[in-house]
This record gives sequence, structure tokens and C-alpha cells, in this order.
Amino acid sequence: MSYVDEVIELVVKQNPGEPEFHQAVKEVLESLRAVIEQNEALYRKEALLERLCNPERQLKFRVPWVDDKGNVQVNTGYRVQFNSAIGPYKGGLRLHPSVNIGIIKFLGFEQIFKNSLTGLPIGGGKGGSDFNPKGKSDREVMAFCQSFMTELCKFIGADTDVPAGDIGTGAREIGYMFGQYKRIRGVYEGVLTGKGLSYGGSLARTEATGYGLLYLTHEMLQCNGFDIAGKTVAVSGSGNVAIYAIQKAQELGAKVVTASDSTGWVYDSEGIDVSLLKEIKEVRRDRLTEYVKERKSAQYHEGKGVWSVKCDIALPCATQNELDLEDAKTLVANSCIAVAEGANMPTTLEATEYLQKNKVLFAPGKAANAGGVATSALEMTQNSERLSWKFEEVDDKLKQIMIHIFHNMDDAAKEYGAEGNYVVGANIAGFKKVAEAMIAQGII
Ligand SMILES: NC(=O)C1=CN([C@@H]2O[C@H](COP(=O)(O)OP(=O)(O)OC[C@H]3O[C@@H](n4cnc5c(N)ncnc54)[C@H](O)[C@@H]3O)[C@@H](O)[C@H]2O)C=CC1
Ligand SMILES: O=C(O)CCC(=O)C(=O)O
Repeated sequence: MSYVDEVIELVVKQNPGEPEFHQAVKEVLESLRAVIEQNEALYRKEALLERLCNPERQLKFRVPWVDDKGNVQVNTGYRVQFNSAIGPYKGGLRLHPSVNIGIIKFLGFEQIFKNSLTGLPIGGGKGGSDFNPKGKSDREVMAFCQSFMTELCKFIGADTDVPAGDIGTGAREIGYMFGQYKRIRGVYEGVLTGKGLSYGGSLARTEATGYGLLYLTHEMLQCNGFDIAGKTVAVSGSGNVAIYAIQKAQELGAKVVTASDSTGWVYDSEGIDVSLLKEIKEVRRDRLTEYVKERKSAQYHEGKGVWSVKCDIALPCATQNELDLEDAKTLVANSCIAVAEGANMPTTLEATEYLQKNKVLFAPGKAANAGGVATSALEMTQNSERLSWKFEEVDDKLKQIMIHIFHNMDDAAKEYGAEGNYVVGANIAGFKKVAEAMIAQGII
């Protein structure tokens, strides 16, 4: 049996009931076959893949808090410190009822290669809780965040592990967590990113993941002879990534016609009104049903359906496995030319293969959405320097990083005989640096 197959089998056996983690490991290891075969003796001797797929540390803890009725609620908190070969653990915190250890491990594993691709010195980690911030009062969210950080603060620090936002964790949650960290640990340091501008946040971090997605998509299209201007784009989600992806796509001359949330989706024939979407989602924290009440050109549909809309470019920006084989077939039948993942692993393995076989340009999340964590690393740099850079300066660095990521994965795919396969390219480019650093640091 090949080394890759052996390790995939081992991961499935040692991590039962964690399908998302198995999926992420399979996707990465399968696409690394060419590099691994070249270096098999060394990697086997080092047990490199076994170590890579096993987190350095997994934390699971109780998070008790008191709701507005005076009842005690108990959630579970997680932090998976997956790999610190190239820098301190770095990755977001997801607050969503679906969170479990398998989901946090898949996200942490992806983060290792994504962070490596940015070219910046950040290792891979991820955390979160099954707490649902939706429908909670600000005081309840604060009570949860303070309790969560009371435990987590023992294990993180500006040079150790630097969490950030993800689904359900935005500026409000980061603020409450930062306050509690500072209060308990007594240090004012860049322990979290995505902070508010008044206490060490970076300009352009809010926009970074969505903008970065479009910078990379633009470069990918251009290098394949397409122009984004005039194209019709379908976006899923209506959170942080989706909103700024829609905004930048429209700035680049495309027309974005959809957005979605966990209950339904909207089609707007005149193009999504981003200001209205921001007001509803960021200010009022309301449902998408509100959008169609104020926008005559839009219709609301219950359930899934964004990928049934005819589009040239699809940008899944909501959550994992939201674009399946049937969706991929519909996109191909509708002559879609590109799919770029704003979310983490939104496309199933079967759907990815189908899109690639049918010559749809496919940019995997670990490359396409890396602008968020890259800008977080720029926030860490500013915090260390005790300086704040201008919006244009950060945005320009972000753009250069995304263009560099595209060419890095494009070159790696070519070098290993898989031209145009950006999944292979991204995984190989991300992996090589981490593997080299792990080997250099010995058996740890
Ligand atoms: N915020 C960031 O900087 C980064 C986020 N990501 C990924 O992007 C995705 C979106 O994250 P954010 O926009 O930050 O979160 P968010 O909480 O701001 O928005 C999430 C959006 O997805 C929708 N959603 C969640 N679960 C859903 C489901 N089961 N079906 C349909 N819609 C669903 C929500 O309604 C919301 O519109 C996630 O996969 C996240 O891991 C990736 C890189 C960086
Ligand atoms: O900004 C960060 O540190 C994390 C972003 C993140 O969670 C992700 O890239 O999925």
C-alpha cells in the first residue's frame, strides 16, 4: 500500500465519527502523491504524514454562563493547536451549534496549508464552540465570551496562538474576548486579530477575506483569458466573507445576483444592493427575508438554491459541503467558467472532481480565502510594531499576497505535471514549506 493510502486509512481509524476531518485529509494527501512519492523514504523515516495529520494539542473545555433568565447554560469550547512548524498557531474561532471536534480539526488542518501559502510566519490552529450567538442578547454573548476566554487564555498569547473570527465570531465577540484576556492575563498584546480599530485592529481586516477572494479570482480569470467585468456572479452566504466578496466583485464590474443565509436565498435581477445587505446583516442582525421587503427587483426562496441560478462565476462563501455533485452538474450545464471558494471546503470532493473534469477553473479555499488570515498576520505585525498602517497600504499588500498565492499554486501545479489543477498546486505549495520546517526541527 502506498504511504498516502496507509496514512489516510490510519486517520480514518484513529478519528472515528469525524467525516469532515477525513474529507480534508483525503483531499490534501491525495493531491500530494507526486511530492510524497519523490521523497517517500525520508517522509516515512520521519513519520512526517502521521505527525502532520495529528494535532500538536487539542483542548476541550466547559463553558458555563448565565442567560438573561438567570439560568445556567453549559457549552463546550475547543481549540486545536494543529501545527506550529512555521509560526505561532493562527486561525479563527467558530461559534455555531454544529461545532464539534471533527469540524474544528478539519478547519485546523486546512489552516496549516493556507497559512503557509500566505508566505507569512503563521502556523495552523482553529477553535470554537457549539454556542449559538443568533438570537442572544449582547449581555448573553458577553457572558459566553468571557467564560470561553477565562479558560482559553491559559493556552494562547501573541507569540503562542492567536485566534480570530470565523462563522458566528465577529467584531463584537472578539472585543469581549480581548477584554477578558487583558483582564485576566494583565497584558495588552495582539493575542487576537480582527480587533476593533480603537484597540489594535487593522484597517481592511474586515474586508480582507472577501476582497482577497476577488483579487485571486481576478488573477486566475485573467491568466486564463477571461475578464471579470460584465460577468454574472452567484454568491452564497451573507456574512463577513460574502458581503465583501459581493462588494469587490461589483467594484470590478461584475453583477452579483444572489446571497443566502441558513434558511433561504435571494435572487436580485438588478444585482445585490450591498449597502442594504450590510445594514440588514451587520447592523440589524436580521434575516434575508428583510432584504426583499425593501428591494423590488429581488425574490426570496426558502432552502437551498443559489447554484441553480445561471452564472459565469460561483463563489461559495457560507459553509462546508454546501456545493454538491448535483449543484456542480447544474453549474456546468449553465456554462459556469469558474468556482472560487470563499468558505472553507464548501465544495464536496465529488463536486470538485466534476468541475475540474469539465474544465471549470477551480480555486480551492485554502488559496482563495487566505486573504483573511494573511491580513490577520499583517495585524500581528502592526501590533508588534505598535503602528497602524493606512487602509490602502494594507489593501495593497493583500492584493500582492493574493496574486502571489495564485502564481505559486499555478507554478506548483505545472511543476508536478498537473497544469491548471489548482487543488494540487495549492496543496503542494503549502505543504512543501511546512514539511521542510518540520524536518529541520527534528522529531517533535
Ligand atoms: N471570516 C473570515 O475571515 C474567514 C472565513 N472563512 C470561511 O468563510 C465561511 C463564512 O464565514 P464568515 O463569513 O466569516 O461567517 P459569518 O458568520 O459572517 O457568515 C456565515 C454565513 O454563512 C451562512 N451559513 C452558515 N451556515 C449555513 C448553512 N448551513 N447553510 C447556508 N448558509 C449558512 C450564514 O447565514 C451567514 O450568512 C466559513 O466557511 C468560514 O470558515 C474563511 C477564511 C476567513
Ligand atoms: O484571521 C485568522 O486568523 C483566521 C481566519 C480563518 O479562520 C480562516 O482562514 O479560515
